[in-house]
This record gives sequence, structure tokens and C-alpha cells, in this order.
Amino acid sequence: MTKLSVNVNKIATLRNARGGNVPNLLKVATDIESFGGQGITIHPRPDERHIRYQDARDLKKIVKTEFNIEGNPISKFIELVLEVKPEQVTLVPDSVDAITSNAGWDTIAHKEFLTDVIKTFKSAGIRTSIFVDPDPKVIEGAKAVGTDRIELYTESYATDYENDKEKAIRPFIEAAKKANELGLGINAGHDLSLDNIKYFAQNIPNLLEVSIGHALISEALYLGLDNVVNMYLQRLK
Ligand SMILES: CC(=O)[C@@H](O)[C@H](O)COP(=O)(O)O
Ligand SMILES: NCC(=O)COP(=O)(O)O
Repeated sequence: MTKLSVNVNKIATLRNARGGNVPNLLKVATDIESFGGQGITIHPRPDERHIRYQDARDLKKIVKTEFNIEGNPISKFIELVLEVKPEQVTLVPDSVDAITSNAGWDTIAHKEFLTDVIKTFKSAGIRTSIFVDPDPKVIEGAKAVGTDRIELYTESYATDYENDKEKAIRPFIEAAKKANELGLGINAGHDLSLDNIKYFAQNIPNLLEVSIGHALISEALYLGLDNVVNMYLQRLK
């Protein structure tokens, strides 16, 4: 079964809008777990516009499921992850001013850098995943840098799903076949939603985990967080 890790960046965005502690990020994370969420994901950005570095430290103390920290491995991010020691770190090549993640790694051009960073995290006992486009060459490159898992960057799937879902999923099936052949674990995320998740999970062999934030929190405005978490779990069965 595919695990659901809920990305709580948007809860921090809402909290930060007023400068206080409403909504309470730690309580929301605990509630998500009690509703059935199987992991908590955060993506602290260098400007700390939503998740603050201190949130990562505080969440580590209370998250009972799998804690996944995503981000660009600049030195302060590496230091934070080594201090917090989440179960998983997901490396994302996003630029400082990016509105959201908008590209996967070029695992060939960044081979040396990724190999070093992955070694550092793995020697600290932290599972590694790297954010990649569904491109078999890039996935071969991911194997070469020593990562445990890849996270398939699903924005193109989510965008194309409405027009032609078979075409939208095709590169992801090929990418997953390649990753399975190479013995890489497969995660996925970005713009996954209640509408498109079931077809994705049904078609990707050995999909271990999805991390979902933007759509899930938006859907919860209408449907409630408890309900939405369970609707995802149903679709991931
Ligand atoms: C890595 C990824 O796919 C992102 O979706 C990310 O974790 C979300 O970040 P924002 O919430 O800052 O858009
Ligand atoms: N890794 C993807 C993630 O954590 C959530 O992405 P999104 O659902 O906010 O687009």
C-alpha cells in the first residue's frame, strides 16, 4: 500500500499570516496522524515564509509516524536535517526565490555534489530521496549517486491529467519501471489531488509514498481534514 505523507507547509502559511500560533502547526500534525496520515512532510524554504527551521525541531519531538524534510541542500538545510534527524530527507533543486518547486534534479550534471550530500545523510542514518522528472536517464543518474529513493515530480501529470490521463501517466510508468529495475524506492509528489491520485497510484508499480499538501489542505476547507485524509487513504488502497 502507498503511504500518505501530508505536507503541512500551507498550515504554516496560514499561521504566519497573523504572526501568532493559529492554526497550531503541531496540533494539526498530531491530528493528521490521528486521522490516519502515515507521515508528515515539511519543506522549509530559506526565507522561512511558511515552515520555520524551529518548526522542524518542534515537529521532530511530536511526529510519531514518518517525518520527511524536503529542501535544497544548501549548508543551513544540511545542518538542520543532521540536527533533527528525520526518517527521510528529500532533496529538491529549487532556487531561493521559487514560488514552489519547479524542477527535478539533473542527476548527471550534479553527480558529484549529490553523491557527497547523500553520503552525508545516509551516514547519519537518514533515508534519502531525490526529486526527479520522469526521465529514465535521470533515474539511472539517481541510482549512480546512491540515493535510496526517488520522488517523481508529478506536476506535468497533474496538469495533463484532465485532458488525457493515459498520456499524462505514460512517462511516469516508464520512469517507475526503470526505478524498479534499478532497485530504487519510488515516492511521488507535487499537485497531486483527490481527483488525480487514484489513477496515479493504480498505475505506478511499487509506489511507496506520496506527499501531498496544497490540494489536500485546500480540499479540507470544504470537506474537513479528517474526511480528506481518509478519502486519500481510500484512493491509495
Ligand atoms: C517538493 C515539492 O514538490 C513541493 O511540492 C513542495 O514540498 C511544496 O512546497 P511549497 O509548499 O513551498 O509550494
Ligand atoms: N513533495 C511534494 C509535497 O510535499 C507536496 O506538494 P504539493 O501537494 O503541495 O504540490
